[in-house]
Amino acid sequence: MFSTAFLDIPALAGASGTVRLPGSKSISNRVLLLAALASGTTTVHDLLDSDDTRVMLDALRALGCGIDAAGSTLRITGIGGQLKPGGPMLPLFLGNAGTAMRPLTAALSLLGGEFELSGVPRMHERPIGDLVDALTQLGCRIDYLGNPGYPPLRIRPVDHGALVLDAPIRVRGDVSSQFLTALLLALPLAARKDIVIEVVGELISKPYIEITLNLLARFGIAVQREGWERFTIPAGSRYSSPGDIHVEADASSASYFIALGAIATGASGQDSIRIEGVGADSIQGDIRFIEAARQMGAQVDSGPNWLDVRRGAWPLKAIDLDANHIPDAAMTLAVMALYADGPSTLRNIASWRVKETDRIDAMANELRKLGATVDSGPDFIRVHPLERPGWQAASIRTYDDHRVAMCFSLAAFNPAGLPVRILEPHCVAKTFPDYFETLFSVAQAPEVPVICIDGPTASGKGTLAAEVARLLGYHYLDSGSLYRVTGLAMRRAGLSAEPQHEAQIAALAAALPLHFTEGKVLLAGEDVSDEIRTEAAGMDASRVSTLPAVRAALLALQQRFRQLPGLVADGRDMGTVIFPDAALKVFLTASAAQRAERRHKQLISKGISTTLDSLRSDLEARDARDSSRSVAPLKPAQDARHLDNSQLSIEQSIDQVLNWWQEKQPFKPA
Ligand SMILES: Nc1ncnc2c1ncn2[C@@H]1O[C@H](COP(=O)(O)OP(=O)(O)OP(=O)(O)O)[C@@H](O)[C@H]1O
Ligand SMILES: Nc1ccn([C@H]2C[C@H](O)[C@@H](COP(=O)(O)O)O2)c(=O)n1
Repeated sequence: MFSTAFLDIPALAGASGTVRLPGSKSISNRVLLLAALASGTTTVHDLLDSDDTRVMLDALRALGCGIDAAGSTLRITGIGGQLKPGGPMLPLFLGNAGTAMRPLTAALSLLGGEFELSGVPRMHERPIGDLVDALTQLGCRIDYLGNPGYPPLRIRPVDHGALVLDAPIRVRGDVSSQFLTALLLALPLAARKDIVIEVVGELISKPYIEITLNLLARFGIAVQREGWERFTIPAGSRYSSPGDIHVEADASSASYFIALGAIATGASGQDSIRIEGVGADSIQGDIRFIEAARQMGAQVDSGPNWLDVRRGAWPLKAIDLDANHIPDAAMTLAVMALYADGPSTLRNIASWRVKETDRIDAMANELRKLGATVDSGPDFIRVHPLERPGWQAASIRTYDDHRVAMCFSLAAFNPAGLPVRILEPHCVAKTFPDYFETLFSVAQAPEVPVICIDGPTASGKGTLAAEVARLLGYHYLDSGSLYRVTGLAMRRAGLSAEPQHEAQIAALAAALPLHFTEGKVLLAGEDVSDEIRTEAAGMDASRVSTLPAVRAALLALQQRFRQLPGLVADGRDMGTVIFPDAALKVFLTASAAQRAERRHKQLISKGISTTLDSLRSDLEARDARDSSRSVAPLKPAQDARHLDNSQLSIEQSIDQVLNWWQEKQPFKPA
């Protein structure tokens, strides 16, 4: 996951390949609650691991469920519909997870304990009054701890004998279908008689109710439905675990990759995006996004648990759609509309206003930043397409809303070749923590940005480059480590850095069984991180690096580090030879005295004793060799910015490089 303050997505030109998507959030949290209320153990396969499922799991653990995770499988032992009596008041924090807050409010109101349910500030702005009213009609005891109608809530123990089960329970269906889902999931706890729920107002997001009914049936509860207005939970209903249950991949998450297939062509101009884990026969309502994507021109094939999407009509065809049945996935259509042949209108989407953020306003604001003309009203949004000259490079605010972050990544396919900056990209953790990594695994960029930091030994290149890479979410190449490992391999093979061994050392370099993992360097699985960091290893590296065949053998390996979303590379010839087209080249220096002192401190802190004088003469000898060799000598690239950090702290050097980088970016302020 990208935990950076922002993520710059370079202009993307194509996409093709296969993605496997994480489990559905809606199915995951429903299954978890049902398994928790059932008796016995349920093994849940392919559960979504995200912020929203984590808060649900924490709550269920606090209620006394046994939870045992192994890879993508989770075993949950339920409480059999009963809490241990006499427990203390339980405070439960539910983040911004509506799929946890609403169903847990209903279930806990009927379970009998005392609870306080709270969430992030936005959760305290998301309405829950209609659900609380329905539960209160029944006899549940729920108080508002802040604003009436909104979390946080205090739930007090209920007297089951006093529950009013004779009259139908009335609940509004036109604000959020989660209120009805919450009642359907929880009311079997009280079903000593038939319980009838009547929906007031036109029920929105019906497909989500279908998921609820489908999963209740898997857990042994056969709800009777009359239209979308009346639901009966039969007397004597009891949750019974199905044993094993599989969670489909998230159909809402699939929307971004369906859109990707519709917008982008592969390198050969005809490849497709294959999505694994969900097919057109999914039980999730958002799978009907496929119909909308087809209407816009996408070619979608499907089989059991897979979809295959490729570009059909281009530009996409504008649509006018009642998107009430796919409220979450429809946000993706709003960005696809930028690539259409006329204005597209999404109607009947008032529920967008009470989601993670006011999504109608959020989408309109951010689409306008890209240059689009957008009209919006209480329950609709109309997006006009953008012509090539109209596109602007924008910093997209994400409003702590995962879907805003994910759907705006599609703007990186703009014909103007502009990058897109996504602020706070970590908000995707709500449902799809590795969204951007998954996108980058199939996307192709004409130009992956590179920042090169070259300079003499101990100037601080590695420290600076690694930190700049971390702050930008870029990959990091420590090219010196490749020469150091080659030097080590040479020693172990009994060779020396002489011309007569050049071909053999180059052959070793070309086939290094090298892996970089968690800051460690592994050679054929052996951790050689410390061994290659000694001064002697540095000297060996400097010697092998003078051999042209060795440098040639390492060229392609270094260039393979250039991957989306970008790369920071440090060494001696990053800017001159390996990445001559890098967008920013820095030549980092410091006085020999300063460098010797820094290296001295560094070695002393590792418990290696040495003298300043010997370090300084070694360092000067290494600089002389690195600068005077015939191939790719250490020298600044012609277009490099020079940074002498003798008098700068590490933080000041980082700030300087980041400032230079920002100066090159086209983004308008957020
Ligand atoms: N601006 C700075 N001010 C003070 N100390 C620094 C600065 N930059 C780096 N250092 C320290 O100097 C030491 C050497 O830095 P680093 O290992 O990053 O250098 P390098 O140029 O990558 O060296 P090499 O080429 O040998 O790999 C480290 O202990 C680091 O913390
Ligand atoms: N791009 C590079 C990187 C390194 N080398 C050589 C020369 C250095 O003395 C040696 C060790 O590098 P360090 O880990 O100290 O950065 O490797 C090179 O020639 N080209």
